[in-house]
Amino acid sequence: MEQYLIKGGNPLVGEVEIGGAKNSALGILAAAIMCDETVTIRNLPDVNDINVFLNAVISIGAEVRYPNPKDRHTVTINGCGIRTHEVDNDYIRKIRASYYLIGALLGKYREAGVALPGGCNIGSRPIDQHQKGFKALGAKVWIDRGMIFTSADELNGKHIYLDVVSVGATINIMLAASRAKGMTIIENAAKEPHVVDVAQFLNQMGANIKGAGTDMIKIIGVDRFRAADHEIIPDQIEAGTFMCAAVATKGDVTIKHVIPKHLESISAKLIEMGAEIEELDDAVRVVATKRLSPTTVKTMPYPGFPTDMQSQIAVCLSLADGTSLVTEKIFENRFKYTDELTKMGANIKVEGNTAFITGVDKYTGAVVVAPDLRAGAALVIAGLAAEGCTCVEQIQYIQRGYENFEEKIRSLGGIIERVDVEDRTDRDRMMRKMSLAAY
Ligand SMILES: CC(=O)N[C@H]1[C@@H](OP(=O)(O)OP(=O)(O)OC[C@H]2O[C@@H](n3ccc(=O)[nH]c3=O)[C@H](O)[C@@H]2O)O[C@H](CO)[C@@H](O)[C@@H]1O
Ligand SMILES: C=C(OP(=O)(O)O)C(=O)O
Repeated sequence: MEQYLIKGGNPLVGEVEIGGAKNSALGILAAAIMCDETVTIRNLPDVNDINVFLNAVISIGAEVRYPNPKDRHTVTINGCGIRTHEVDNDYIRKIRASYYLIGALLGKYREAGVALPGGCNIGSRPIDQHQKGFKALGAKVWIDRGMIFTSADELNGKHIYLDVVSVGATINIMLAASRAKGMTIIENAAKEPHVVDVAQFLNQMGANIKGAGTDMIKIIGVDRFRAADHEIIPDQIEAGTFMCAAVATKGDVTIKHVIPKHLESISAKLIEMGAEIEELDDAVRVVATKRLSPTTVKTMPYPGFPTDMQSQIAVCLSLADGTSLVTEKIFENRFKYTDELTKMGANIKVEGNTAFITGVDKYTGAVVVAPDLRAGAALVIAGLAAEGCTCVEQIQYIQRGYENFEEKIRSLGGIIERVDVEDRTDRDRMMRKMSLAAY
């Protein structure tokens, strides 16, 4: 199993380029297979979840091509060869966004069978709102052998009120409803930038969707989609992760190719903590020079503070001068990383959905285990800020969603290596070697 070895203490300095948004891309790839003409998707992140998803759509007969084989960020997709509406394999079961294939196949073929979704183990993650939406459109939905099946003689637009604000349910209903008869209204819809990005892509293919980005989305179904060419928006969470890495290491990083508006809730908190943030056209510069101030953070649906940034900001707050409160409002089990951070010297007590974080002067390097994607990235940030060497294990979680993570960190002056150690003795030897090496 691969691991990251990190020698902390270097402030991150320089410029880093952010890739396309993973969570946007997954919805867009699902939408793309609904088209029987060739669509082009640009700024696709080359990360494991995307590659698993692409393999899944290839396995059912969609054509996926890289026009320039050396460029993994542009693909063309054509869904006309799809020959089965059932998707299952060991990999697709592990990712969350497999659920978008249900809405896409149901909308296009009026039937789908997809392995129940996996994803980060951060809470119970039901999909009842997706099911409610499909049923409202007139589909039957049932679970069998670890798969979710759905079928409909016809799909008819409906007024659907979501009981919880769900990104996945909003996009999934949008996918199916875009090919239903008549108008669907989704109320209490998620407003995340990726919901808007998927809607824009669907509209480019000929869908009729209005209101994405507000809590009421109106969709008038159409019969077919046409070719389109779309560039995926920059990844808000990758950008936020580098913002936190700059702050935790007292660095100076210009994070390029971002939409600063999407980062406002993150910037606002970092400014409260004493960081300086300069907003440029498509970049933000983050500078931290002094000891951070404590604050409170509560995760909320967009435009609130994203749950996917909770662990990264907690890593910064653990270095603040005082006590901070971080309340997780979306997923009940997203504090697993706090035990790992405690091994590095953090002082965090979790009660219910709130973490009480008393800032410490510094982290010290330790061997820690990534419990999920974002928490894994957060532990890497802690390692970069720590005194001494840190080993982050289970980095396959991080590779699900960050492209060239270690290369980007190294380009900013961070010391990080991806290694494949055989056992504990081997790991300890490499950590000793890294701590003695001059960089
Ligand atoms: C692949 C992807 O895009 N993943 C993102 C997506 O996950 P995901 O789509 O799973 O998250 P949702 O927005 O659906 O979940 C929000 C809340 O609604 C609840 N819920 C959701 C659906 C449902 O049918 N019933 C229900 O009760 C969830 O348990 C959670 O408490 O949005 C989350 C919230 O921004 C992010 O953390 C994930 O990174
Ligand atoms: C939780 C995440 O992903 P997923 O929903 O795919 O598990 C994430 O991207 O932070």
